[in-house]
Amino acid sequence: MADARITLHPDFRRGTVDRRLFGSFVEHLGRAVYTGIYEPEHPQADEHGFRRDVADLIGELGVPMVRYPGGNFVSNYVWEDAVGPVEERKPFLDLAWRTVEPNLVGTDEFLQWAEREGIEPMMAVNLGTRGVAEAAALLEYCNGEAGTRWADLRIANGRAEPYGVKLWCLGNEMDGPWQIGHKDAHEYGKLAAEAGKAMKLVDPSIELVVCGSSSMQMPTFGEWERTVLSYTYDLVDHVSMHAYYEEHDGDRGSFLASGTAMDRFIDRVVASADAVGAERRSDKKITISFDEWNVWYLETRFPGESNLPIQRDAPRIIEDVYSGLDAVVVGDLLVTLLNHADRVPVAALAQLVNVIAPIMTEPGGEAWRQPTFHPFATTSRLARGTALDVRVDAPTYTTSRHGDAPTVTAAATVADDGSLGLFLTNRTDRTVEVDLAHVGAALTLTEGHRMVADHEPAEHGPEHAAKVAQACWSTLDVDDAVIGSVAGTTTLRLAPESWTAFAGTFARS
Ligand SMILES: O=[N+]([O-])c1ccc(O[C@@H]2O[C@@H](CO)[C@H](O)[C@H]2O)cc1
Repeated sequence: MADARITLHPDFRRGTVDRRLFGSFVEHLGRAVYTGIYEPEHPQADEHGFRRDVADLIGELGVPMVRYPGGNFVSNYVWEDAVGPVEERKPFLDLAWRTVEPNLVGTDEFLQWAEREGIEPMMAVNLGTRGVAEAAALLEYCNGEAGTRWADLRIANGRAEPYGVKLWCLGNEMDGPWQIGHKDAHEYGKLAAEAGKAMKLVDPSIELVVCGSSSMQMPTFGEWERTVLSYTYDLVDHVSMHAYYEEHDGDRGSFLASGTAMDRFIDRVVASADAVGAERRSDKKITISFDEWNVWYLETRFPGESNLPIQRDAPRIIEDVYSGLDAVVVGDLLVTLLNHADRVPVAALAQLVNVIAPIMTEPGGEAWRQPTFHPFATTSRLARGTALDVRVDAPTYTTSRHGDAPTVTAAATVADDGSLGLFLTNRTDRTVEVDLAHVGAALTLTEGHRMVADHEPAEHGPEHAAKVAQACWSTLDVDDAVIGSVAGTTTLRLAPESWTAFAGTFARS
């Protein structure tokens, strides 16, 4: 008897996998921008001052979309201070991270970098210290045609063509007491509705994201979504979700079940949004922009924003170093996101470079991959087409933080040409056997990759990251991972505390 049974069929489909599900996030925070993506003095800097080595790693990571410029940073950002001649720009004290922002990179630099790298930008407007006029002005600056004040300013600053930015966040985490200009749900709902209305008058083709809760633990969770959507339902396309997970006191079982917590969080936000729609008798479905998610040792390693001293010159803030275990959890969180592809078209791994990031750099030095890089890059590469409605029949185990959770999770995608991506997590500390039921001759596995958890403390630096990759990340011999195929059922072996991805083909019969 196998330990778990997974039923998948190419005709049982959950929804199209939007490429924007593999988005990420660059905030003016710590070294994400300065000495992260941008470092004019670096030997690998291009003519615009952006690091080529970092951009190449971003390409390898498979990130099609990047959210910018925050995060908490956006809630006191004055975007006008960071456009026009660089030598005339004034430094600004960002209160979110208590850091002097030099304004060397602003809207034009970011959008032009994204365009050169083939990355879709997702922009956020400041609804903390600013309002409707500034949001509409920024959109006009980005997307307007010649002949109006803000579009003409963009043209005067050297950019004739509109950028055509499609995705816009109406502020950031406005439910969080830490947010500069924090608001209650009614204040924010009304402001978001007015800002969104003005923005859609500037450019009706944009998609709007309204702020949901900063986490499922927020005391206002649920009520916040209901109230905010009651003001904005007909106007916005997506509601945001943010979630960070970490290991507490060596409780690996709970940490490995983070994907189950994320799964329930998504179900609850979908239920809240659909309840507002049902009351309005609306046929419209609000979808989710899961625009901040990751492993972040927020409670156990981060001192809190208000305890940060005022700093300048791109300080090292929240540069979490990840382990193989963290990478298994990131892989499993991606399994959850894929299983909600029907309602989650947009997501952003928070963040991209140096700050809780899959890519790290040293100023003037190397850029390297953290362990979390590998499951993300592999999922972005292999998860194409349609997410299947995968049925997993696995025993559950009891966790102290998330109650009962399945021991094995799985997601699968099939593209039009029949190519398959299959992603599985074994959350137990022993090898398990998994039956893929009824797949018959239609399923062929050709490529496999595996991340296993480790027990060593993580250390900063490229040498340690390479050591973890060597020990934890491997390309599989598919014949070793497949125990056999009998009567249409293929049986797989999954290593303890592991995340595994397969590529192959899955023909329609
Ligand atoms: O739960 N919290 O205490 C908490 C605190 C800060 C917080 O900030 C979010 O995470 C930051 C880093 O990605 C982004 O700038 C912000 O949007 C998200 C959650």
